[in-house]
Amino acid sequence: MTSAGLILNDVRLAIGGRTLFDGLCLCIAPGEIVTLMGESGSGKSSLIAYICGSLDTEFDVRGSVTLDGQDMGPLPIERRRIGVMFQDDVLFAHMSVGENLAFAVPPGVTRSERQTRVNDALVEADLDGFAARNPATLSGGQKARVALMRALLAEPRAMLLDEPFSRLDATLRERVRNFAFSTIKRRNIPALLVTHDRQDKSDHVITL
Ligand SMILES: Nc1ncnc2c1ncn2[C@@H]1O[C@H](COP(=O)(O)OP(=O)(O)OP(=O)(O)O)[C@@H](O)[C@H]1O
Repeated sequence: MTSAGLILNDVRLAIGGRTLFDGLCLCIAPGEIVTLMGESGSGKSSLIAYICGSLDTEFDVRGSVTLDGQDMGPLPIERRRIGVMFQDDVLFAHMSVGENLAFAVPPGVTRSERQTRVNDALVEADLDGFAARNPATLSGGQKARVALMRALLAEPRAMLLDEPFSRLDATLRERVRNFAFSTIKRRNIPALLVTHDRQDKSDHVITL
């Protein structure tokens, strides 16, 4: 069995003496998108926080997360290189779209290379010419695409998406979802998408 991708092994999360879920095992291969569904309060957002390393210390946790064979347990959030996109992902209001994107490029990249990556991201998101725009002037779908590109410019090894499209209307949601799925697949990284929307179906659906 290959260890590439994102693997959850026998994960249990409990809070305040209440077990949210137990024995969760999941393998997400590179380029695979798995949808996570479940009732409100079942622990979906907590699982996302657990995977990326930001879970409240109040939680009682068992199990492990590995990414490309590396145990994430000992790593702090900034060293896991897991990208996250939330429902209310806000772009920095005091920065232009281009500056928002440039901010995400890892340090150590030359100025011109940074600019090239930002320009490429804008083209990929069909936002060529939007670099100087203030985020407040963008539509919901445009903001969501910038937020996704910003997460991807940080070169994550996996992506976690926590209901990122739920505020968009149905038509736009489908377009942005298709864009997000194809963009993630092009990068060949594993992704976990939390959603309440049955239309968000991807390669696999699991329910908590
Ligand atoms: N920091 C915390 N301290 C105490 N309880 C918490 C904390 N974070 C989450 N919980 C509880 O854990 C349970 C799971 O919450 P979580 O947000 O993971 O659910 P969810 O499945 O994402 O729900 P929703 O679909 O409504 O977003 C809830 O009962 C919530 O109240």
